[in-house]
Amino acid sequence: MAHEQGYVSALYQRLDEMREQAGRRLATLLRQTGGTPQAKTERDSGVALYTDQVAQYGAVEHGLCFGRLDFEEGDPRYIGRIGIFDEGDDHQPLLLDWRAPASRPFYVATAASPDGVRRRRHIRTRRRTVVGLDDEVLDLEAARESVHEGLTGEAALLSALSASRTGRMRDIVETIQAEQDGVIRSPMDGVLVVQGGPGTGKTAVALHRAAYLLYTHRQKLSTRAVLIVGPNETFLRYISQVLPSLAETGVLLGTLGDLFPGVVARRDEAPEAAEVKGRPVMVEVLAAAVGDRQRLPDEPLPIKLDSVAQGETLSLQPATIRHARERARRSGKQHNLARPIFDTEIVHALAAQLAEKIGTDPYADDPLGGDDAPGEEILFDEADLAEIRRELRKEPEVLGTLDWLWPILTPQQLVAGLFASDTRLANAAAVLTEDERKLLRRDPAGGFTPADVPLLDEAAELLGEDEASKEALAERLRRARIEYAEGALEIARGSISIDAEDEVENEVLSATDIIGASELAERHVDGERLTAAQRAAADRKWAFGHVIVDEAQELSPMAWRLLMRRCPSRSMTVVGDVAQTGDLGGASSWDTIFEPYVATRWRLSELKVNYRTPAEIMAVAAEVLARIDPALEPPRSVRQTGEEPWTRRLDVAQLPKVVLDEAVEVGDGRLGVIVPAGRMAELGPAIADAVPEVVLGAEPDLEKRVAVLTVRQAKGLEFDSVLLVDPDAIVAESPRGQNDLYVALTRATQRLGILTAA
Ligand SMILES: Nc1ncnc2c1ncn2[C@@H]1O[C@H](COP(=O)(O)OP(=O)(O)OP(=O)(O)O)[C@@H](O)[C@H]1O
Repeated sequence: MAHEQGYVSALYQRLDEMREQAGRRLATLLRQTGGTPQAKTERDSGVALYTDQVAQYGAVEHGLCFGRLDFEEGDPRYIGRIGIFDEGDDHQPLLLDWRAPASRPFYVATAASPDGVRRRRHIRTRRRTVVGLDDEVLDLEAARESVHEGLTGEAALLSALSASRTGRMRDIVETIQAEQDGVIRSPMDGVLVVQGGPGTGKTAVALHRAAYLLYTHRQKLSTRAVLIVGPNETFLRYISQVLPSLAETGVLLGTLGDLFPGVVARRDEAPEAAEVKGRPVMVEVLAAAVGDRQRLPDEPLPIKLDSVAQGETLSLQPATIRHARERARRSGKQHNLARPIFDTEIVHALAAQLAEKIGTDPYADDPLGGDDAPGEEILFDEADLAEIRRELRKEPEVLGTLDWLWPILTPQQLVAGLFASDTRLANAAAVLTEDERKLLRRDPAGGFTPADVPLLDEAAELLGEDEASKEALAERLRRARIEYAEGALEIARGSISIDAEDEVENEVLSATDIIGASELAERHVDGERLTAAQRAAADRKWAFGHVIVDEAQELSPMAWRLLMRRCPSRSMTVVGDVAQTGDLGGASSWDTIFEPYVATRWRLSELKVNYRTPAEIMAVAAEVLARIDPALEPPRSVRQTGEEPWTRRLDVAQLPKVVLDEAVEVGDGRLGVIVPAGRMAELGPAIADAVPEVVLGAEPDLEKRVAVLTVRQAKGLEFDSVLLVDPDAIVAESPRGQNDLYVALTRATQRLGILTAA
């Protein structure tokens, strides 16, 4: 222990030096102003680099070094969260990044295949102090004695799994298991599907894979960024600490509802409506909705002129409009981009009509016509006609008519406008039944739902970008630059360590005193210095370098279309469990999802060990799984707790007391109370009134001790103890009720109590 403490302390000392050096350089750059454009660009890159470094060195403070490998021959290797090199000794590695190929034996070496490893040591630290060591000697003799054959670092793993939960997911970098390591380090190209039952570490693996890919393909991914899609805000907050603790910040985390920049999709809707919106047929519906906005009146439209040939009225014939519409449609351009073609056709026709009108002398044949009756016909040449067309394009009535016939539309206008009108729905969605159309009908005020987002994206593809959306992008980038600048200044301030020398402190303080965030943002006018993830967040058309989808079974076909557009390279990691699908539009097989995009060219990895749920609880969940599909196999639990799940009759009056008792039982840990969605309004407040530190609502703070949730909210989460209320109602609430029950039963890491309706 003393030896390892010496080594670990030296590593922390080196980390401090690195952090101080980066902080000092950042401060110096922040203070500089002016200079040539090249000097400015270099300065901007420097600010970005040192900002990242200071943040990264701060993030790896906890558990910097956690492992050591001793080989049959050669020096030992220390494994940690980042790589640290000895500047004095020819850059010899002092600490290996866990993602480096040389670290791999730490996760995969076994007694049967030791790969030259003699001993694997887990080093446990609290703050900067070494508090324990777990050694595994990789010889076959030792392997035979192991209780759980096949586990890597068994003692460290079991202690991590039994620890109380905090409401935030932790990284598993110290105890990644061999089957998980295989997924994490799988090549980046193509679609990798990771299917695994509850608690098999799919989410953990997906996040560590993101960190691994960013490390291994740093150059490509730092320009194209990685997108991680999760099911809801609560879940994203639950996992939000994992990547920063692995010193990776270049990732965009979002829900599907976040993927249309400029729209915050938080409106609620019935699951049945979301299901209809997720169907592939919506592509047709939207295309028809666009066509429906390209109007064709039955009667001629009178157009009263105001400046050119004042008082004259032209008549726009349906046949002319039909012809213009055909020309514009046949151009193959998107709706907004085809509008100039439509305009040109109409204006040409109107100009010809006007020329004819003013060119012909109305009194030419008038026998009574005296001197005032001009006899000659006026002839217009091409230049005159062009002038007339220019003038017509300024006429308010002409413009108004064009806007009415072929309106420039934003995706928001198209989608909200469609759902706001029975007539438009009837015109565009004839492929849906009347009941289905009724589900879509709604008031335009109130914003968008997550299921609208793929429709907005589809609409944007059909409509094409107009000037307004370009301006909106510029504005979003400007805001991102200010946020970035605030972050850089915040980090510069944060780099002042408590025992830093005065000199550093003064430099940093003076830098943050003299420059404000918007001023710093102005320096980055080109937006180039924003990280790829920041630029991607503002840009609907961003093509990500890699996309990771968690709880992927819940996504609808329309959602997949959106994601595939964001990932033209089809470099994707998709994790999920088709037995846990709760959304009506979700998937029950992976083939059907990928067939349209990559046919059969996707690879499947399966995770089969459950690290979350103890065997006693899994036995109950397995019965439900057999009801969903007898062919499905539950994952094998890695541990037993000796504590059987209990069942009791639900007495609503007693429920708060039961929750209170269970909260006391879990002590420092977390308790999740899962209730049927239909009974939330009745049970939630009753529990909240009686039990302290309870959270409920749309986005509960999971760091609080007790959370009351629906199954949908609990998906992907875990608690030390779970109380499951009225399981029959959960099953009855949805056509996928058994799947929901399976999810609810597999959220506990220690204890499960079931309260059945009386
Ligand atoms: N190798 C590991 N070392 C330590 N903890 C692990 C390991 N693998 C998984 N875990 C833990 O097991 C729990 C379940 O992991 P995770 O949430 O990633 O599973 P999941 O497969 O996504 O589950 P679900 O499908 O139910 O959402 C987490 O607490 C995770 O930290």
